[in-house]
Amino acid sequence: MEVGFLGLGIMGKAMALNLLSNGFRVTVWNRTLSRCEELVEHGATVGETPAAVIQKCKYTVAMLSDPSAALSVVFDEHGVLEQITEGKGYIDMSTVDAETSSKISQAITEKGGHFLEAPVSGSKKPAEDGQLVILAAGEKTLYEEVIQIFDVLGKKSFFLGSVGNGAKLKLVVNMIMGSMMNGFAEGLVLAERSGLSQQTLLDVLDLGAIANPMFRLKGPAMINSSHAPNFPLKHQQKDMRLALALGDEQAVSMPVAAAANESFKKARSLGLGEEDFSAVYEVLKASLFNATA
Ligand SMILES: NC(=O)C1=CN([C@@H]2O[C@H](COP(=O)(O)OP(=O)(O)OC[C@H]3O[C@@H](n4cnc5c(N)ncnc54)[C@H](OP(=O)(O)O)[C@@H]3O)[C@@H](O)[C@H]2O)C=CC1
Ligand SMILES: O=CC(=O)O
Repeated sequence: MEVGFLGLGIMGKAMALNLLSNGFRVTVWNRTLSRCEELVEHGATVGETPAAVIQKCKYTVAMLSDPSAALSVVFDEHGVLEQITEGKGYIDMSTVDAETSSKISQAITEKGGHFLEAPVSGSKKPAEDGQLVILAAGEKTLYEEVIQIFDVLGKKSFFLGSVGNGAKLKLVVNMIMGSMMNGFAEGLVLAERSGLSQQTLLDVLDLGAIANPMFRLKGPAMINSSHAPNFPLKHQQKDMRLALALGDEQAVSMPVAAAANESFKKARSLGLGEEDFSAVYEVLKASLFNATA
């Protein structure tokens, strides 16, 4: 099967490589075109624009940073809309809000194309290992046609009904994840300031009812202040912002998420947006230090 792939950041690169190593023919495009070179070494072809990729491929996947990138790739000059036609499928796996996804869906379907949103849960390593959890919504027939793609990229796919449901579920999941990360980081700082071993805290957490893969994976690096980006903090803050907007729409009070969002915003303002989202630890560490100084 020939698949187009738009967006070769941390996630997109790993996902496109996975498709190539599983026998798919892949045509890639990235805004910074030089990022396509590594994929070409692995057998990919390059499309000069999103429109060129859509023209060549029956199915095209996108993995872009945020709503503005997702919209730009579809609606701008040489974008997806210029070449989407009857029988072609567009699958946007970026994390965006339901409104963005619906706008894209409407424009694609008006031109006779087919659309799925399919944001993913799981970070760089699950993307490399084909172990993502895929939250698809939109046209069921397209979902059934591209299930071979999802089977390579993920360990489990959910079909969630109409467009917007995948985007919303992804935001709820990441709202919980971002809130947990803040609580975890505060706990690590509090343990250190109280003269306790952070490693012992990690060991105790891992043996109890709140043990989880995120604490296990991120904890050891966090206590060494190492935040090499798997999931960039700027994207986690975007997800908190979009989840809070969903909370506004639904009149759901979310004080914990709102506080977590403030910490991520602070981290961004301190230049930590490109670091892993665990770098929120540095903000909490600094503010606790200031309070006790
Ligand atoms: N990293 C992770 O752990 C996870 C990320 N996600 C979500 O997946 C998406 C991608 O994440 P990730 O790969 O980490 O992000 P990166 O920041 O590594 O990559 C972002 C991609 O979007 C492209 N891009 C940004 N702005 C534009 C624009 N205006 N027009 C066209 N292309 C643009 C970038 O192109 P360029 O190279 O030119 O900058 C790059 O290809 C995000 O929505 C994120 O929230 C979901 C699950 C896990
Ligand atoms: O969106 C991030 C993730 O780890 O999932």
